[in-house]
Amino acid sequence: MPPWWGKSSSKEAKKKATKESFIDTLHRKFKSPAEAKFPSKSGGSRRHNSDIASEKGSQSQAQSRSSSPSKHVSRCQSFAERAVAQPLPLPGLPPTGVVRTDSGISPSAKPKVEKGPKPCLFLPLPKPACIKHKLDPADADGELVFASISSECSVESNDPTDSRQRSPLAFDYETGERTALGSPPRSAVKDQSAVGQISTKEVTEPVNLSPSGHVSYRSPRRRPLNSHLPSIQIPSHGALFSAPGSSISSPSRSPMRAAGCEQVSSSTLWAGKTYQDFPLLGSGHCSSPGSGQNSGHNSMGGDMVGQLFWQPSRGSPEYSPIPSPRMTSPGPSSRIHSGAVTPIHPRSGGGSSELQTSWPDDAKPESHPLPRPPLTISNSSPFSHSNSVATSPSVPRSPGRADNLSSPGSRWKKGKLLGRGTFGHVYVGFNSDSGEMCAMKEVTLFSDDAKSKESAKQLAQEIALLSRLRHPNIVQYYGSEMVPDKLYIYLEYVSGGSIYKLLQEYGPFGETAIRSYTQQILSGLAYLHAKNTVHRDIKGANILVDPNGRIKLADFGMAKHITGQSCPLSLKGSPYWMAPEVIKNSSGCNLAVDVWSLGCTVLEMATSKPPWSQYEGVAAMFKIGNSKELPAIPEQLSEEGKDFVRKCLQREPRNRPTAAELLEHPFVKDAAPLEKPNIFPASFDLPCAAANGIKPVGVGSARKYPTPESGTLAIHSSRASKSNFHCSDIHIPRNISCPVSPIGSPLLHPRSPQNLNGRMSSSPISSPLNTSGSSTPISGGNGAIPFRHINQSVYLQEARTVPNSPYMNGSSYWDPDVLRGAPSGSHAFRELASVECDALGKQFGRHATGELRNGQSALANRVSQQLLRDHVKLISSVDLNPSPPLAGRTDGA
Ligand SMILES: Nc1ncnc2c1ncn2[C@@H]1O[C@H](COP(=O)(O)OP(=O)(O)OP(=O)(O)O)[C@@H](O)[C@H]1O
Repeated sequence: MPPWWGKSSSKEAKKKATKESFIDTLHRKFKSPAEAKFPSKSGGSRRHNSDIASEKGSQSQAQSRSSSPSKHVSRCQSFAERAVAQPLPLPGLPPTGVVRTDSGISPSAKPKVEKGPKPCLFLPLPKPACIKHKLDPADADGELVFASISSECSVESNDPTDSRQRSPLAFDYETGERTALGSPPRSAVKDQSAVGQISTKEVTEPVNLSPSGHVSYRSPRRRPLNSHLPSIQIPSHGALFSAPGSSISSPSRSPMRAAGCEQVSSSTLWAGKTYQDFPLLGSGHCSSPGSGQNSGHNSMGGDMVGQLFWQPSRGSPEYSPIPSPRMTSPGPSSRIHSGAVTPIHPRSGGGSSELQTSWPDDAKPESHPLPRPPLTISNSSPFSHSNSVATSPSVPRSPGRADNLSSPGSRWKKGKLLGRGTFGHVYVGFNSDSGEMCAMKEVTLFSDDAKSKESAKQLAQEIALLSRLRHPNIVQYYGSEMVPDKLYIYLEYVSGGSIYKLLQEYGPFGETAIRSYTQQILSGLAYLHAKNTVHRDIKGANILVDPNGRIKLADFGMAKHITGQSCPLSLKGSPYWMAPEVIKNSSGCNLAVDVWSLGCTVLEMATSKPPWSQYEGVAAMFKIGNSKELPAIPEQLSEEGKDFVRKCLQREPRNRPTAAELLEHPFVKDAAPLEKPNIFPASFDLPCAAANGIKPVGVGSARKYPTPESGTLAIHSSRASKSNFHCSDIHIPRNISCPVSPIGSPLLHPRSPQNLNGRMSSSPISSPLNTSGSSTPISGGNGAIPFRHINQSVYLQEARTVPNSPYMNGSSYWDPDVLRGAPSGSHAFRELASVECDALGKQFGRHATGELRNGQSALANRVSQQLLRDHVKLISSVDLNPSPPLAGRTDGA
């Protein structure tokens, strides 16, 4: 155990005693009327308390760092001033790009780990031997234990220590782009040794070797639940209670998982009321204060106060008190949760075969299975056993299934761990047939637990919401599916990591990058707000960046559709990014809370820290909520930038400009595109580029698009105003390029290389890479196949259905009844398909606007027709008996 551990713990204990009364006071103060009225919802927050304390957010900068002996572990110094050491591969290091050390554990950083069974530790993709081993039921327990390696196991550069040694990328502070580097920075070598030592220490400390030979990081969570989670105290109200690390999402439980390195740690909530021992299971709490992997752990929903003081797991390297002994520092995971926690279930050690069927109807997440071979379609709901990929031998395509290896139809394999969230773990998914990747969020659910049901509702809400979002700056939802005790949510894979992580690794961004990122965030927000949907957790950790500098809003676990002028405020969000009205509960929750958070995020990008990071969580909240002060705006920011921030940080929400209006702000209006030139031939790029009126622009080479038509197609919000906002004013980022990653649900937008040329395949998912000969998105296919999506403008059409003001309601698209009554499975899909077809048809065909060129309209017609055909096929090929209605969208507030 690190020498500083005990000190930190005792420190926390002392603080706990002194703060409890204070917390109680706050608890009462902040308890929303709704929550007080419905104590049943109080179960705790969906998000884990880990939030505050931890995260990466450990802002507690100077003090925290000074008290931390591990000050070299930069990843844990969330908001601390840090040297901008650039990680570069050392000469002689193994070619990490070839060696699949995707566990994220840098060989040099974690030498002792290497002594374990290397195949399972460092190979993200399953190897027969490893899989076979993992399939051994006898290893079940060991596997669960095995799941507790920290986030440092993540390869995805979430671990700065890892990146220091292995990352071949460099981050351009000014442009926000990542580029491959050929030589290491001068500071890299120096950093490595220290980091390596610390990492080794941290990692090896709790290590045990399981009987199976797996390196196990025995987390307290894996001990008998009742004895190791004594008197867990959770807020008396709020949504679900987030639990620390998830045994359920232990990668080792997945047959296909070869090298899951997860951290399972226990955390204890303390504040507010004391609850009985409560078995917790979750994945989000394992978030490290310094880990960019866990974006949401700092967030909170429900009773945030109880989560402002969170004790990190001892067994978790990620929860090292290094970043902030006070454990109240903000960070990407410092969110007050609303629910989503999958409580540890007595049966956590094994899946329940009855799970899906025993779910309450209103708790079934809407599932959007990925394409499957035609013969595997059965007349059943995706939630039914008969259609379960895990139970149906004809559908051997469950992610993580060992038999995927033997089935051409099952090619989505779970790879390396990308990060952990409250709901579960996020892995890279790889399709062996198509060569595609996606992000797989794995969530373990249990059917007979009230909190699990609540979690399921939350997930259903998130899925329902995500499945209806389609925007270049919003992470795309592909689909979801259930296996006996797990829900897999497939998302667009954004390999660059979060803004938070980039800040941790590379320091503050230059203004060019900030402008570009801000513009793109605004674009996503404008789209979202046009749908009367508020994200409620905008912050660096929830904003992903692809290698080209494309921004993707992510983590919609707290998003909410506003059905009225405003919705009841609930204390959700991340304290340091939280708008005053949320803290004060002074006015209805509206879209403006995201604008406030955006202002905080701009400051975060400029300084690596959110505003008020010098204060601990509660103090910061008081500062935000009760003072008249504005956070310091860094001098280095241009006057335009400062003005932008000031506009966002208007304490009176009504004084804040809308996202659409802000797109016209000089700070972002002429933001330079960051994307690299499109390497594809012009013919490849034509459909997409034409659709957007965009030609590839070199990185930082131009601030204006060179094509005359770009101006006509880049729709701005110049006419937008609160009183006269029109959805067509939604800004299309001018730096849009055809994403390489697939868009939308593959069910709806199967991708084919043919589509790259603007021609729709007779089989939307047909592809040279497709070996299954599938013909329809749902009736066949191996999964998502890349295609250059033509629907980058679809969101415009969708937006037309929304009211004239982003602060108004009435979007038929978002009719709550649609969601509430949306049956899961095929019906839901049909509905979605219908919406898509309609949108596309209107967008490109029937209501093609002058903004689209004739060729594009023709293409659009083909696309629309194809989708309509697919829609018909779908209806005829899938279960026409609607399953029980999808869970009504929970209020979430
Ligand atoms: N589409 C994606 N591409 C790449 N990485 C991702 C993607 N989605 C999530 N991640 C990674 O996984 C981590 C956890 O994901 P996410 O935050 O969505 O989970 P969650 O359960 O919603 O967590 P929380 O809501 O508590 O923040 C993120 O911090 C991020 O690093």
